[in-house]
Amino acid sequence: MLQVEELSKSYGKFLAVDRLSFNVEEGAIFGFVGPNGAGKTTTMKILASLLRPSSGKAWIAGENVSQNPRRIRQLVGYMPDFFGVYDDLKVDEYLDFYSASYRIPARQREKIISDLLELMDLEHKREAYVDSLSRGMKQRLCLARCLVHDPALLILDEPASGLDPRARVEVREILKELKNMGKTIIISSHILSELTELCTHLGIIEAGKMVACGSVDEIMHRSQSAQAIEIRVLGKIDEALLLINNELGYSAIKLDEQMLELPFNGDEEEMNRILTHLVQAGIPLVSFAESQSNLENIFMQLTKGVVQ
Ligand SMILES: Nc1ncnc2c1ncn2[C@@H]1O[C@H](COP(=O)(O)OP(=O)(O)OP(=O)(O)O)[C@@H](O)[C@H]1O
Repeated sequence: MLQVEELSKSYGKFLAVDRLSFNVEEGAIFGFVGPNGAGKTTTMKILASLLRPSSGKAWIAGENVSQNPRRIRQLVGYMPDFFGVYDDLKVDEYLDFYSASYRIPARQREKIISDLLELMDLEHKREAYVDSLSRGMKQRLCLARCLVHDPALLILDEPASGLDPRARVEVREILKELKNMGKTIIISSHILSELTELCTHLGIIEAGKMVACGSVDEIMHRSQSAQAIEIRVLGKIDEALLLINNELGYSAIKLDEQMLELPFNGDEEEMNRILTHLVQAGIPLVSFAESQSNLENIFMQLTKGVVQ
């Protein structure tokens, strides 16, 4: 669906995007992750044909992004990181305005708007003024706006930023539904853990360069020491630590009086071996699981250039 080849963008002497190359397959949800200022927005604007690259090329569904912006705007639904809403428009008028700007005939617009409001769970707000909506609702309305012309590719710049946890989950569920409807999605965030559950693929960018790119599993396994097992016990924590480090040869650390963290890069059989040892040694276990925090560790490692 998308091919990016050696894409660069300079602002004056400053190189914001530095020879970026990656592909996104049809039907994928591609998470574009990087710290603030990494070049995500710049890249996304180029792909949405809103900014010209300094060099390099990109194709969406075979169309060159710089050469055919009209066609690209039909193919792409772009949601910017900051968007204004008109305070004197109602929700349905707002979507009608955007549908009209895509030259969708008036007789088709009503059905499109109803379908989108249903998808975004905003039917009850059809008559409300856009300005009166909550931030989560505005975000969903903006997502609806990107969909009026039924684009094949969605480019969403931090769609969950500034949302509370419930609203984030709602956005995530909508994106899953859009994937099931056959859309390809590129979504940016500076929080890796926000994307791993949703995305099929990840691209991690820092200072304009791609530092890691691939399926979520590939990225997770690429950074060896970033993975960990967290072990929670009711007691005998020092005994457990000695057993893991001296008998099994690991370098676990004690996080507190009940919790151990064990850097780990093994498979499930090896996890089972450690667990069995602990149980047989009579360690009163409460939980034994791969650590969620390792996602952030991977991100921190990758964006420090530790893993290339
Ligand atoms: N119009 C511009 N003129 C000059 N520099 C710019 C311009 N737009 C972006 N930059 C710079 O380019 C770099 C990349 O910015 P960009 O907005 O693409 O990053 P980002 O990864 O989207 O960051 P964030 O997560 O903060 O939105 C930053 O250092 C930014 O200051």
